[in-house]
Amino acid sequence: MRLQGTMRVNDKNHLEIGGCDTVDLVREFGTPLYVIDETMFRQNCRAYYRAFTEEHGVEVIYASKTLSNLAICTIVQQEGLGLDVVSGGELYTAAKARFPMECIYFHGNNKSPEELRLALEYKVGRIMVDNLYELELLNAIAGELGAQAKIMLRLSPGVEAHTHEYIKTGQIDSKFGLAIENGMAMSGVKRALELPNIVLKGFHCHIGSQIFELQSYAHAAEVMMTFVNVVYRETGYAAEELNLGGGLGIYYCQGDQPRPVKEYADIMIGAVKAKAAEFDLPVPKVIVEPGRSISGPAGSTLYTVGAIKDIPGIRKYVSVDGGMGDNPRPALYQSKYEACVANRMNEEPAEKVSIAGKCCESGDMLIWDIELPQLQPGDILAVSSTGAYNYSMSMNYNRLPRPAMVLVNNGRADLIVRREDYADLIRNDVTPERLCSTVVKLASSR
Ligand SMILES: Cc1ncc(COP(=O)(O)O)c(C=O)c1O
Ligand SMILES: N[C@@H](CCCC[NH3+])C(=O)O
Repeated sequence: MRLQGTMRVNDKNHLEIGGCDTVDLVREFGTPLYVIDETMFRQNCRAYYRAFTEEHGVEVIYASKTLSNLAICTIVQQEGLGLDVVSGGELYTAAKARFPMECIYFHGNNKSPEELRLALEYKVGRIMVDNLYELELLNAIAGELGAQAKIMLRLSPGVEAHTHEYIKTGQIDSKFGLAIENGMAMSGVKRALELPNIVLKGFHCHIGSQIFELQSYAHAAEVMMTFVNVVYRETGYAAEELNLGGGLGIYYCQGDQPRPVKEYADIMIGAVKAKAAEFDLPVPKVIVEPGRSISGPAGSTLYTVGAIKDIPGIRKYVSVDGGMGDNPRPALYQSKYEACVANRMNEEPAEKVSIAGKCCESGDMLIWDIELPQLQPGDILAVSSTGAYNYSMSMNYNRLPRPAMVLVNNGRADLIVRREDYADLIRNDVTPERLCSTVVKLASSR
């Protein structure tokens, strides 16, 4: 496993993250355990702030769908970034973390009337309108509340990103956004300009996630600026703002070659400026929405090894005490991960094994065919690059409680999400009174 951020091997041959011995973390907090390297998370925020905000005046908003909780929202705010939320729940979390509402961008392809009302009541910075239905709905709700909704229209630029089918979003055949290609985007602009309670601030696009090909961003920027120009010539409306989404790829395993944030910024902003000059338009205020490239590499998950099943000549399955419940990405996207034996970092790989989760599901496999030192029950397995889309996509399938999360820094570990227990699992279960009375009758008749 490649050591990232503050990871190192200490003199006990244990993996250390943020100055904390992972064996001690397991002793104190149990497994599975999400470990967030605060230094790396902050460094990733700063790399964006430096390359985009300081160099180019771009606003950086962190995509909280990748990893959101009160502590993370607080750190993001301290680092000077805004926030992209995609549901009432993410918005509520940000509000409870006292995130400044004017720095929040509210996304979603099917926001409910209640979510739109909440966004207007909270006075979020921008509502990212995804479709014509939402545009009308928002206008009506804003009218009821006597508010003006500041919006950006999400467009589908028709740019194909080279990534997994389920995580690309910018192509015409997508549930997200108004397509430029078929005229829906232009209809949306004209309607937005007519509606009395809507203030159109600009346009948004997001071409996909886990992208290494920076040219795709330049291409998207060019398509969007061309649209800005067409709109200006046709309606006289000059977009003030252009949000070009997120999606920068990170290192998960050998072969992944993340591009520097600075290069990404320079290529993207270069393309926006070149097009603005070509069309003789003012350069709009640019916004970017990185998620994975901030939170992803800053997270690791610790598991305890349990049952080991060797099928001679076929495969050796090593089961851990988590799996698709805390990391559904391998099951959903065939995502690849690296791992190491955190309590025996000095040992060389000795055998090829496959790491299985504990769900009642054959597809619950975390890693296929990985070379590791010989594993024994009780060993601690660390999986890297799990900071994004792991905790945020976790689930209670098989009624497995979700893991705890600790923030580590400088030898200190703070619990930032407590481990769910069995009582949490039945917290929302309601026994109908009818059944209750039957149960009582049955009990008393025994
Ligand atoms: C609209 C939007 N913005 C930003 C992001 C963040 O993307 P990533 O985590 O790949 O940076 C996503 C997720 O793909 C998204 O859908
Ligand atoms: N959840 C996806 C990314 C989805 C992007 C959301 N727009 C992943 O884990 O890679």
